[in-house]
Amino acid sequence: MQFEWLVQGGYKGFYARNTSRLDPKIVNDIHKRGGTILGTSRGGHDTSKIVSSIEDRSINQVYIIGGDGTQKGADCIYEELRRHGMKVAVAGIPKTIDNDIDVIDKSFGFDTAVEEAQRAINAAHTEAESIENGIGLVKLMGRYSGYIAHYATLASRDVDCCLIPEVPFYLEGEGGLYDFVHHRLRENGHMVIVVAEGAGQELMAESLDLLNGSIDASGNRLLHDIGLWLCQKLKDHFADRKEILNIKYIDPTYMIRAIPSNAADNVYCTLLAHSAVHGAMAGYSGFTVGPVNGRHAYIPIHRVTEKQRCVNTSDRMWARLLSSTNQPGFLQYEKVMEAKRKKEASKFLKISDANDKRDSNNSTGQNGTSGVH
Ligand SMILES: Nc1ncnc2c1ncn2[C@@H]1O[C@H](COP(=O)(O)OP(=O)(O)OP(=O)(O)O)[C@@H](O)[C@H]1O
Ligand SMILES: O=P(O)(O)OC[C@H]1O[C@](O)(CO)[C@@H](O)[C@@H]1O
Repeated sequence: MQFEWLVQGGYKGFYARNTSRLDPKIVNDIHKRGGTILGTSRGGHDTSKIVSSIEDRSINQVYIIGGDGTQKGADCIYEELRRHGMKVAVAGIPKTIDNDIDVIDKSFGFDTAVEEAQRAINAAHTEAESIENGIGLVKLMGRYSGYIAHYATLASRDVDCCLIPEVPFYLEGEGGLYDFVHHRLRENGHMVIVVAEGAGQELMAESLDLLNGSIDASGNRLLHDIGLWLCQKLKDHFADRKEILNIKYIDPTYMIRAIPSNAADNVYCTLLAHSAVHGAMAGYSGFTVGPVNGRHAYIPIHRVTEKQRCVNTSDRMWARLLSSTNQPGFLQYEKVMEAKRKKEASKFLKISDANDKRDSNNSTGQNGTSGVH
């Protein structure tokens, strides 16, 4: 191999002439550092400019590291190179703390994020049990998939309720979050709630009458802050009932992403790198590397990017969480809302019946006929 380039600043680094030569000294200790020496960005994927840059530099192997969006970008590059008849190996390496990349067992960075989240949850638990009616509320990353919150909850065992984007929850009424909080505080005097940043977005939008959220440069939904909103809703609810509540809110979102990868992820990263280079050297292209049922494989990128992986709330791992937290299933949301609508309708009917009766009584009195009252 002649030499390798480092393309910096994400996809636009290909054509923003933002590249540097890869020298082994530069990567010597990157496994001990957080973040990325390449630099990253959102948006900026101009396929034709990227392919022209690959051609200009006579690059014949491209290793692309990132989440599901990055892998989609890699597939666009692979397909464009094929259309140009260019023999370039394109290898995707899955990296995101969200673990939302389909087909592979898990993504690089996920284990580290779950491990780091323990520190925040432990702090929340310590704070909550140190004060009357204490709630430790922790917001974790996971814009569409709640895997970090799910596995951090299972690992911690100190979490009373885990809220993820895949399970729409509601606050009021039977089976709602308020009921559960009162029950748990009466039972234990304190509790910990873990909420993924992508949870409850519809509920918030409905309650704050927010327009549909805007998107970032890559087209990802920009989220409303569910952590602060939930804190305020709980505070208002308890204040209305003149009951004591002490919420300790912890938002470690970037902390769990910025730390150096742990030992398990370091080993995993090495396997991904070896697998990607072996695949490219063997002449494969258009593949994402990763373990499938424990065995490292080359998966066509378009298969990996067909859909984003979300928590399967009907599988055993979610059931294990529910049995560990004993939280509400929040599954009757539609039924509860239907019951609420019916209750309001019957209340309205009662009021209108009463009005009709009163009016008819009044009219009977006025016509002089007596009635038994
Ligand atoms: N469908 C697509 N086609 C081409 N490029 C894409 C596509 N989706 C995303 N990209 C590009 O891939 C890059 C990374 O995408 P994105 O910002 O969504 O992050 P990601 O790879 O999904 O990582 P994470 O989930 O960790 O944020 C961006 O430059 C974005 O423009
Ligand atoms: O750095 P940004 O653009 O705020 O990205 C935050 C998003 O990136 C992720 O951490 C995935 O890498 C998501 O969990 C989170 O919503």
